[in-house]
Amino acid sequence: MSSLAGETTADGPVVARSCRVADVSYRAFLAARDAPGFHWADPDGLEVSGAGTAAAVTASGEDRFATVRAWADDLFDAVDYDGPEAARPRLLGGFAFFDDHEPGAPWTGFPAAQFVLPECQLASVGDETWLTVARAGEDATAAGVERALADAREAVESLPAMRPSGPRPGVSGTTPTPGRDEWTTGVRDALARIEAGDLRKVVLATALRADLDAPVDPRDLLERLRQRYSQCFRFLVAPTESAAFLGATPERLATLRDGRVETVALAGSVGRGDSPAEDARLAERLRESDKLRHEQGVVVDTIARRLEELGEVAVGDRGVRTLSNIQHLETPISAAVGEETHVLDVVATLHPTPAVNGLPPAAALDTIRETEAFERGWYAAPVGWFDADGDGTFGVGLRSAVASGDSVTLFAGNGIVADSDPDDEWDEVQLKYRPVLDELE
Ligand SMILES: C=C(O[C@H]1C=CC=C(C(=O)O)[C@@H]1O)C(=O)O
Repeated sequence: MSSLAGETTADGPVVARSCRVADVSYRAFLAARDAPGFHWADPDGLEVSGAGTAAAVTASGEDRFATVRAWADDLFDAVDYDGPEAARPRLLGGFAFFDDHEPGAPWTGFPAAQFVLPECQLASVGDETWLTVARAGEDATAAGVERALADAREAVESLPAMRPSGPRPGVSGTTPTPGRDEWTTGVRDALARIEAGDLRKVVLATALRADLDAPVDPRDLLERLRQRYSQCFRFLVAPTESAAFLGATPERLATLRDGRVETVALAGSVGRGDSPAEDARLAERLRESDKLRHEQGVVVDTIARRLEELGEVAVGDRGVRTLSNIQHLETPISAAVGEETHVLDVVATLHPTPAVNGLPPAAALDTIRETEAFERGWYAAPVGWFDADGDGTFGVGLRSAVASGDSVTLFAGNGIVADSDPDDEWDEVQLKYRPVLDELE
């Protein structure tokens, strides 16, 4: 597949200035500014919002990770910024699951890759909040950026520290794609491919369109997700005023910081019980099930093998990750990598992991394309941020949805291996809709 040179706005140099501001509602910040808008919050305590475009890139094709990296390296080749680390300029964005993604509804406005250096960034770490204004290109001057920062600061300081999220919009109806019969046929076909030896695992996904009683503000939806899923990575990408991709994913795809990569192999699911004893019983079932251990084990092996291309790998102990409504098997994996490694190199090496694709990768991708009758878009794909040093964090865009006015399309999938039962898999997929659906109903 050919690689398209990305469409870009301004190249470097980047001029950025920052100042500390009082804590302010990121929803009020984003609501007061035009698209594009971004938000990223991780369980480690970093929250970043970005609005407006100082510079941007889009890319598609097999080389899209490299295209974005090459553009970012040029952009950040000359950076005039010496403020605190928390407030440093970041590129925010993500990728579609497939490299040849063509944005059609509900993904209008979401290219196969898009990153933006926001004109205005609000970043909180611990109890400090920083405002950063960035400009890029030959017309970017320190004096101009300092004036813009003073204006932005005045605007931000008039915003409230809290903004109530308002009532849930209510759901008038839902439409699944595929329906249950078609799902059963798809899973049986996948099982036949596994039986024939063409496939070991495939993650089949589903989409659920929820029609709402009232339009939803995606920023409010994200805020409600924060309350129940603070231990997940919460993200919002709104390339235009009319659509936003958002979610609360438990899955870190990669963090690169100071030459160290952190990731996880997360797969295999059971529900939560009604009591601590029931929870523990279900967690035990997760730990003891050969089928689920195999489903997650292939993810561990694949991630570890792929990371060995980049450096020395350490695989931690397998544990159970307990979320509000579901539990998964999880193994932490880390790697010591060379100084020249960029987080996008790690993302390109890992995506898609068998937690969202399968094995062998090409056969799993073919099965997904032939089975799923909807567009994955940015679902199950890398979403996050990186900085001028190539450090950053990406999550896998799970437990996610595209919100557009009074309709929201949710996505969820499940790993199919030998012994999978189409009915059990259907029930597990429904659990994965709950994070977003609960906050709409
Ligand atoms: C594909 C999804 O979950 C992945 C991550 C954890 C558990 C999974 C599973 O049980 O199959 C999936 O691999 C999803 O949430 O849509």
